[in-house]
Amino acid sequence: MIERPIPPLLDALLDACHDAFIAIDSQGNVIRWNNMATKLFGWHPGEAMGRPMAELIVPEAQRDQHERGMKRFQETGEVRMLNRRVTLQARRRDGEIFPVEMTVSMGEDQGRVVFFSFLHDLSERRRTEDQLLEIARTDTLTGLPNRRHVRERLDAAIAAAKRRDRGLAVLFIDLDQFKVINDLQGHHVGDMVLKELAKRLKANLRQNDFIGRLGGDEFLLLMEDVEQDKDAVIVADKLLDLIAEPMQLEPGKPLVVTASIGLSIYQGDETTSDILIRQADEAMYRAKRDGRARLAKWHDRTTPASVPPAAPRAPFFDFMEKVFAKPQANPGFGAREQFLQDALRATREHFGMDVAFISKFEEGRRVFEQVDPPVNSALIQQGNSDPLEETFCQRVVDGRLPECLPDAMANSEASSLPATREIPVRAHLSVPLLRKDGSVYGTLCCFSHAPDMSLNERDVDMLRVMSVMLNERMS
Ligand SMILES: Nc1nc2c(ncn2[C@@H]2O[C@H](COP(=O)(O)OP(=O)(O)OP(=O)(O)O)[C@@H](O)[C@H]2O)c(=O)[nH]1
Repeated sequence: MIERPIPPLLDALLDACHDAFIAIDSQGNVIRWNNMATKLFGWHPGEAMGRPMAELIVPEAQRDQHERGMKRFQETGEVRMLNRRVTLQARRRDGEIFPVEMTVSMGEDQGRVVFFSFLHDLSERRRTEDQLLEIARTDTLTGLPNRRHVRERLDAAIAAAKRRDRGLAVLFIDLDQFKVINDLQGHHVGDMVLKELAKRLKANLRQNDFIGRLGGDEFLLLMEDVEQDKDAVIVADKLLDLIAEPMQLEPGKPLVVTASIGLSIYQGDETTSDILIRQADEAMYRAKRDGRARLAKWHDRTTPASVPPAAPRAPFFDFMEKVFAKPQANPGFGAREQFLQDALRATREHFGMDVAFISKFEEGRRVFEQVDPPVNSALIQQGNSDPLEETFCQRVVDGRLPECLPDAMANSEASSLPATREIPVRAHLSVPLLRKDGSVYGTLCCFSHAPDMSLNERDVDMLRVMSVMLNERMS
């Protein structure tokens, strides 16, 4: 059949075939090469005929194996791949390696053995499979790897940690009071928060980190080659700050979101991905119980002394919810006053301050719109008689005083103000209140008579969010 001219019908049939057809003799040299073989591999029949097939289509990495198979046949007559569909890599003329499905059959021609094979290009199918797999492993909202992908990656990381005797850490990240964002600002804002968070986390990944979304407001960060717990703690602390940076999702509406993080560390042989995730999840819940916006380590459970004491401050969103989740009262004067009073009380309690107030700037003077506690006559008398220039509020707006001052008495600018000395003000937080056009019309402030060294910029961000929401509700 092979060395005689092929009858035109058979010739036509093979050339019409959608798969490549290659026949070789018992030495491995090509004795038939159809049109599809030319299309698939790039060699014309004139170039292919008589040459070893291995040179034309077998990738270099597989040539030894191919040669061994041919040799085995020549010595023993055994052919392992016969009449089976096998998937293997092939090589095009330009060097590209691609997957094919191949079936090999054996025949006889004039007393000599010939092998013939059909080869089907799997590249397109593989691409589609890869795309489907990618879709199945990706979270559609954030584009991050989803729970399934995280699990696969964690399994692989545990196997590698075992093999190489290296460390592995898992951070379980859960947003705080995310439901409140959905409830107060709408699901679309919640979605934007999740996307912005994913963007931040991705942008801050280190080479050996892997981040995925487990679902809802839960994310998991996997850190390979972590040698000491403290390395993971440093990363977690950075993440807490990164997440809490105000988000500008809609113009003029900064939003502060915090997260609780649980850390678990690969402990050796028996650890599985289920165990690591469960431990990190348990630690995360402890972080929630301890006041949210913090890290808890799973392995600290047995050493309670090393767990940091619970922060006295209530979680930010509890505080926001207290103020804004109530049904909106009628916009009558009394209702407005009551709302402001409630908002100031919640602010004062949240930051652990003695007084909270809204002051307005009118014709060079400061006028109190509202003060909590409501009867604070010293402050009201003192404040209302101050020329604006001499007030703490105006100096914050001018930038002469910072918005966060843990101890006003330790600051010469602040302590030189008569009001600061007379009232007497120590810890102080203050943010400007802005009209829609961006001009300042007053401030939202709170202070205590005792210093509070734990006040920081994050508190200012939260107060600023509070001021924006107050503006929205009141305008
Ligand atoms: N916008 C949005 N919300 C989601 C999505 N998936 C889950 N959620 C919501 O996320 C919220 C998750 O709330 P929880 O984790 O139970 O509780 P939390 O309000 O975050 O409170 P703590 O975790 O206790 O701090 C629920 O209200 C879900 O409806 C999503 O894809 N988009």
